[in-house]
Amino acid sequence: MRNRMAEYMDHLGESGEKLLQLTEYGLGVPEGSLTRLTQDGWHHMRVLRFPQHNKTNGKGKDGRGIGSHPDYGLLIIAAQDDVGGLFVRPQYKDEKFANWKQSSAGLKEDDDEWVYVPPQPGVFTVFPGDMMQYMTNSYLPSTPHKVGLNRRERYAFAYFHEPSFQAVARPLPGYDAGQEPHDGIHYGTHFTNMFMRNYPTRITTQRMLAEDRQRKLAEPALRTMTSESVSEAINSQASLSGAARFWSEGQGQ
Ligand SMILES: O=C(O)CCC(=O)C(=O)O
Ligand SMILES: [Fe+2]
Repeated sequence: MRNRMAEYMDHLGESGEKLLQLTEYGLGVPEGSLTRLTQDGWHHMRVLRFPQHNKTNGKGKDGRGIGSHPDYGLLIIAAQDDVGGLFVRPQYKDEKFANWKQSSAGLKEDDDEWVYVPPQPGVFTVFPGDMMQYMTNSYLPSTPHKVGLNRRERYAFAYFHEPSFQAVARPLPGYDAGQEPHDGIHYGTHFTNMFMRNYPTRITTQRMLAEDRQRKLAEPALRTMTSESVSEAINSQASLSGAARFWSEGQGQ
């Protein structure tokens, strides 16, 4: 079973890298602008079971599985069984929430714009997370989503394709509009903040508070993947024509 999960994660990791390469190409940014960050990526998976409920809805607290939230990294690749319960909501044009500044959890929970994601065999749901929103200046906004309980028990795998814990994300070339914070977002800090915010009573959170983990995260040793090292690496060997090459090779497979 362990091997199966490790294999599944490996496959998702490969898909995540391909999707990032295609995203680089689509955005017109140098090859490696995104994938440099995912070397030693903090990829992880949530294996979820939602209990059955006497009624189903995508609104309100009754029948709520997970309240509305964006996720925090680059890409979410989600698989679900045939039961259904996932809803996504496109961000409004003028809606520029910044989940790294202030929690967007629970935002517009009862809005009319939620779209049900019908389960389809063999189909994954993919959407961008907070780091992608920041790096593209909201061109690819972090997608709010939520899960409603259903009349049957539901299983889902939510895979998170993430930067390295040590990475400091910066706006991508051509998407730098002076968005805040100006000195980038340290992924490990954002991830830790999200964890502590979402699980305030967990023993891990208590331990992190007791040891002043936030201060430790600010140490240079935990910020080894800076934008300079990323852009240097890109300049030394990658180019847009490389991205085009990847694309044409991909077509032939
Ligand atoms: O159940 C799902 O389909 C998605 C779960 C989710 O949003 C999460 O774990 O963050
Ligand atoms: Fe999520």
